[in-house]
Amino acid sequence: MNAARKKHEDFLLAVEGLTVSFDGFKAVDDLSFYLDPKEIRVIIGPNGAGKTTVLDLICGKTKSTSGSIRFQGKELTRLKEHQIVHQGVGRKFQTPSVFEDLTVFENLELSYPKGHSVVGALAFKRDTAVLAAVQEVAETIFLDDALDQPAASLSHGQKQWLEIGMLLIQKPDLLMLDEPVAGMSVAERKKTAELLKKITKDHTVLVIEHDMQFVGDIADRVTVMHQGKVLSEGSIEHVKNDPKVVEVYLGH
Ligand SMILES: Nc1ncnc2c1ncn2[C@@H]1O[C@H](COP(=O)(O)OP(=O)(O)OP(=O)(O)O)[C@@H](O)[C@H]1O
Repeated sequence: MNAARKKHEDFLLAVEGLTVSFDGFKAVDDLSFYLDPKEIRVIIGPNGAGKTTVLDLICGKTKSTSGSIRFQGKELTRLKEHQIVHQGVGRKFQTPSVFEDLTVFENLELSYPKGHSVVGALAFKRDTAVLAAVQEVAETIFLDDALDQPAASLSHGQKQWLEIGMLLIQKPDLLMLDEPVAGMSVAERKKTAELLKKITKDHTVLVIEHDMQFVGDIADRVTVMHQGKVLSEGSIEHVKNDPKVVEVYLGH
């Protein structure tokens, strides 16, 4: 990819010169990277590199000190968190936050975006649309046989999938996931890779991950962060063989 040759509108997300200072410490320091529509990008880097802070900045949880985040051509840095969600950015945090007492169906139904006029025939149409959306998402996240089970009865991995489903049902254009396979079994990791590959038909995915096997399985491109900056970027093979990356990882 040559960022210079493309216009901002060609990217789903263009992050440029992004910086945030916490009491003078730059957790993210003049960071630039670009996401193409429908790609899976993985951000890796040693502890404290600034990975989570980047996701916090994109979703509006943390406000930048300077720089820009353009999403589908629109500047996000001045928007509030809910406005950024409305633009089509979904974020999943590390710990699952599903409603344990509700069933899988109810968790998904609750997450379906609320319409404005829900009366009479419209309400009926909406019900059909919700049912179809819940069924479609449940199949994608391997939980179509578990729709009536309370979320509390699911395995840790299934809860993570359910939470991804609760984002998918809102149809975000960009889905951001922070260590989605942490605590998962090998089999669950494989299925999660399958799940992410399935959803990039309709979504762009930005993932933070430490498990290099998993990174190799899913990433179209990898961005390596170190001390708030981009250290290296490219295919998994490219970054693995980049002497700068090797030095940072061996040094830690
Ligand atoms: N709100 C904050 N106030 C002060 N310092 C912060 C804040 N958020 C993050 N930091 C600091 O910024 C640096 C980057 O943190 P961040 O969590 O983004 O790193 P990371 O790459 O996600 O690390 P890890 O892999 O350990 O999760 C760390 O030194 C952290 O202590």
